[in-house]
Amino acid sequence: MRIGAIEAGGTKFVCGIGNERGEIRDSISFATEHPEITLDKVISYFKDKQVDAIGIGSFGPIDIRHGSPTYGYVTTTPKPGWENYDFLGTLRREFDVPYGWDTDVNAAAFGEATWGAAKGLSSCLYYTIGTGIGIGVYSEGKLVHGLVHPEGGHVLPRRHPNDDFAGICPYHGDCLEGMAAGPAIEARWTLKGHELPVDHPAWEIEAFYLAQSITGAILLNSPEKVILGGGVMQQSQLFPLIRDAVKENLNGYVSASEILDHIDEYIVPPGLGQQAGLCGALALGLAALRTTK
Ligand SMILES: Nc1ncnc2c1ncn2[C@@H]1O[C@H](COP(=O)(O)OP(=O)(O)OP(=O)(O)O)[C@@H](O)[C@H]1O
Ligand SMILES: [Zn+2]
Repeated sequence: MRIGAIEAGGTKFVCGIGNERGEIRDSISFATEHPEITLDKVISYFKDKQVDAIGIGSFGPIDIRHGSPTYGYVTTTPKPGWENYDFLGTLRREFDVPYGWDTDVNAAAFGEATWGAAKGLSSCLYYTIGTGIGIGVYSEGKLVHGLVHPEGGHVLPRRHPNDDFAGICPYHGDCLEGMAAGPAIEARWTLKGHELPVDHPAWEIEAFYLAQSITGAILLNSPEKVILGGGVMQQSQLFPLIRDAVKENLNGYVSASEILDHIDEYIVPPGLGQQAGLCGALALGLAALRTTK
C-alpha cells in the first residue's frame, strides 16, 4: 500500500509516501510560495509515485464541510494567493484517488491517536505552538469538525499579572496566539524564543498562557492525552512549568489520577516527534482509502 501524505504548512510543505504501519518511506520539503508554484511542486513529486490515496493536513482556515461548494478550499487566510484557493480540487484534477482532508492540527492529532502518544485512546488534543497556535481535537474516536473546525488558538486568555504586552493577532490582538505563539514571544522580548535563556521570565509567562488554554480544554473536552508540539515546545523547560500550572489551575477539581498523579505522561510531546504532521496526513489518507473500500 502506498499512501501519499502532505503536511501543508504556512511556511513549508512536506510531501511523503508511507504505508499502513505509519512508516514514511520517502519525503521532500519545500517553502510555501504562491499556490500555483507550490502545488506544481506537490504534483511533480507525486507524479510517478502511483499512490493509492492522499492525505492532507493543511494550514487554514480551510473548508472541511462535506457537501459545501467550497469543500477542499483554503478560505480566509491573509497569505498571498491562498485566499479562497481550491487546494483539493487542484490535486483531484491530477490524481484520481481517495483523499483525506483536514486541518494540520487535526491531522497531527489523528496521527498521534493512530501511531503516537495517544495510540489506543479515543480522545486527545494536539497543540502546535509555532508561527501560530492551533489545536486539533480528537474525541470519541473522531476528529471534531462542527460548524467550521475548532480554532482554539484564538481563544481569549486571562492576562498574566506582570504582562502588559498588547498582543499581535491581526484579528484579536491579545488572544492566545497573539500572546504566546513564536512571533509573540519575539515581539514581547525582542529576541527569538531560541535566543532567550532557559531561566528567562518569558517561559513562566508562556507557560501561564498555554496552561490556561490547556486547563480550559481539559474542562471542555476531557481529553485522555494532551500533546504539545511546534517549534516553541522545543523549549523543554516549558513542560514542567505547564504541568504545574495546569494542576494549580484545576486545583484538584478534575479527580483523574492521570492528572493528579501522572501528569508527566498526560501532557507530553508528540510521540511521533517531528513526523507528527506528516504521519497525521498519512493516517488521513489511509482512513480515506479504507472508507472507499
Ligand atoms: N527552539 C526553539 N525555541 C523557541 N522558539 C522556537 C524554536 N524553534 C522555533 N521557534 C519559534 O517557533 C516559530 C516557528 O514555528 P515552527 O518551527 O513550529 O514552524 P511553523 O511550521 O512555521 O509553525 P506553524 O506550525 O505555526 O505553521 C517561530 O516563531 C520560532 O521563533
Ligand atoms: Zn486571534
